[in-house]
Amino acid sequence: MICFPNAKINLGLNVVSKRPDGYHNIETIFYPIPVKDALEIVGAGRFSFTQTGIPVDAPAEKNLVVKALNLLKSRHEIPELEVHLLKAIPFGAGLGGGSADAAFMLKLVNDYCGLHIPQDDLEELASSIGADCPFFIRNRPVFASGTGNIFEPVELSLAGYHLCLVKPDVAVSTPEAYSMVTPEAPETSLKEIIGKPVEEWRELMVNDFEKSVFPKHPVIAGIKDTLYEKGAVYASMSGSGSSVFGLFREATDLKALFTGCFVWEGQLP
Ligand SMILES: C[C@](O)(CO)[C@H](O)COP(=O)(O)OP(=O)(O)OC[C@H]1O[C@@H](n2ccc(N)nc2=O)[C@H](O)[C@@H]1O
Ligand SMILES: Nc1ncnc2c1ncn2[C@@H]1O[C@H](COP(=O)(O)OP(=O)(O)OP(=O)(O)O)[C@@H](O)[C@H]1O
Repeated sequence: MICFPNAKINLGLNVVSKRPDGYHNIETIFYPIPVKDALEIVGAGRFSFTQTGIPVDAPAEKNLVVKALNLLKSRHEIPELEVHLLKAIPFGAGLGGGSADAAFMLKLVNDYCGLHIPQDDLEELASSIGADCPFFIRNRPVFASGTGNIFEPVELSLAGYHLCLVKPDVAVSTPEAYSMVTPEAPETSLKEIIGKPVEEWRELMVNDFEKSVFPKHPVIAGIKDTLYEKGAVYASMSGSGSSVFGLFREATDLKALFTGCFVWEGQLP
């Protein structure tokens, strides 16, 4: 069985408060995008994990795909599987790629083994793997609060917009990015802002991580400026970075401007 874990972007991100457990309460819109890995499982005599594409800098047992499988194995009878991950979503990017792989693994094994674990329980399992992970169980646009694990569906479609996604050769550490932000409740809720035309988002919608990440990594700020110069209706860093996305009305061909970067351009479904 095969599936194609996709990335997400954050449309706005407010770091609202610090929690006693060290994590932060946030408010963000998670929006799925069609930048995808491929994840395959095959019934086998014994377990194996192989990985191709962008090399993941973690040993097999630390790969989030294997973590997700082991989590299910600790609760259910799971036959031995050969697992293969083809990595195409850059990591350290704010795109949630590793979390997507883990969430899709939970769903894939749930289906393959007929475990019938309901969505709420899958989300709960996913939240023990990573803050971004539960979103990918439902994988539809949501307003997220809490640590990013409390969801309200939003009526939002960016279908037809052209996305230009750029990840420079810089990785931003998520814990470090959180430690550099001064939490503050937003003046206007993101739920209200995304109800307004996309043309107005530039003036209204912020990613709180940009304030501290941009001075440290000017190259990321420069990518956002370039996307606006080239006509983006809205541009922002995603999550804690380092990727930046632009939404355009017309198809883009901007690869040549971003040498040395991962660039993905395409229309949103
Ligand atoms: C920045 C976002 O990508 C926005 O969607 C997420 O909040 C980060 O999600 P993630 O990478 O899945 O994060 P995790 O792997 O669970 O956590 C990494 C580290 O980020 C910090 N962290 C994460 C999420 C959160 N709401 N508050 C935090 O303070 C914690 O220091 C944690 O140890
Ligand atoms: N399947 C996987 N895909 C990507 N990274 C993985 C995976 N499994 C484990 N990792 C580890 O997680 C690290 C990337 O996590 P990180 O949270 O920075 O990236 P991300 O998946 O892009 O998510 P984020 O949106 O939080 O940036 C990698 O450096 C790697 O060591």
